Amino acid sequence: MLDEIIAGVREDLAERQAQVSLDELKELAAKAPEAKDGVAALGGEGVSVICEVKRSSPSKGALAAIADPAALARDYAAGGAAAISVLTEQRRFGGSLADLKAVRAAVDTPILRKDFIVTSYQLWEARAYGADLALLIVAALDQEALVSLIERAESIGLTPLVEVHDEEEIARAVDAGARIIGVNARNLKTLEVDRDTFANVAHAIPSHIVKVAESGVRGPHDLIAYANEGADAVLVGESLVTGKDPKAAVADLVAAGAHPALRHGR
Ligand SMILES: O=C(O)c1ccccc1NCC(=O)[C@H](O)[C@H](O)COP(=O)(O)O
Repeated sequence: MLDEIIAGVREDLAERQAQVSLDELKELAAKAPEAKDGVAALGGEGVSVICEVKRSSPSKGALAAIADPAALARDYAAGGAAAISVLTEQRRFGGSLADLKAVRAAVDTPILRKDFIVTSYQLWEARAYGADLALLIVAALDQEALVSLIERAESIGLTPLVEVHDEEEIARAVDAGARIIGVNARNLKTLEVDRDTFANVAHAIPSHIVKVAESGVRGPHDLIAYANEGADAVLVGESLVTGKDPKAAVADLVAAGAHPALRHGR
């Protein structure tokens, strides 16, 4: 599945590259609001909540129409989101750079560009459209590309969130210099979600690295379970976009993540 997604991403990317030069993107990036520090946003006290703008997915199909991503982002921010993840992949997730632009214009909250990034051009796009963080998926990149994209992201002010699924990928992320590692409970080959993934592999992430638990968070009980395994942040999509009241749902998660009784710490 990952290979198929990336093949589509590369085709769409080639079209955008034919329309907008790298120099033009760099000019736009220079005018974007200064990037916020992703480590500071996600690695503070308590468990931070990253809320995702997600219309559809390969595993579930259509989730929510989200006619107004800016309004959803404002709800997330009002609920206390530490960051907002904007899926910009179009074919399978129904996202776009226009969504990123709209969310940037609507909130001051740090924004993660969530996509299948395979070239530095996409990092410049992320910055040009106002993202503060960018997702890099270890399974999608060879080690040379991973190192180079982490370095490029950092050099242009983006904080990379480096996504892994097993201990081998954690070792690669650490070697490559990741400061934030996201453990995705979703296996990107089978699309199955196993909420034990974080607990099984998080011990391999050094304590100085911010740990994010991604996927499968249905409510505060899942956040608390991830926190008790050492998560500094959780990334939540489906349960927020399919729920009736995203602002209240985020506030419930944030309150759970701030609870002093939570066993949590890096
Ligand atoms: O969501 C999918 O089906 C999916 C398939 C293939 C690659 C990535 C995919 N999702 C991206 C994500 O990792 C999630 O959107 C994110 O972690 C939020 O997960 P959830 O709360 O379970 O929607």
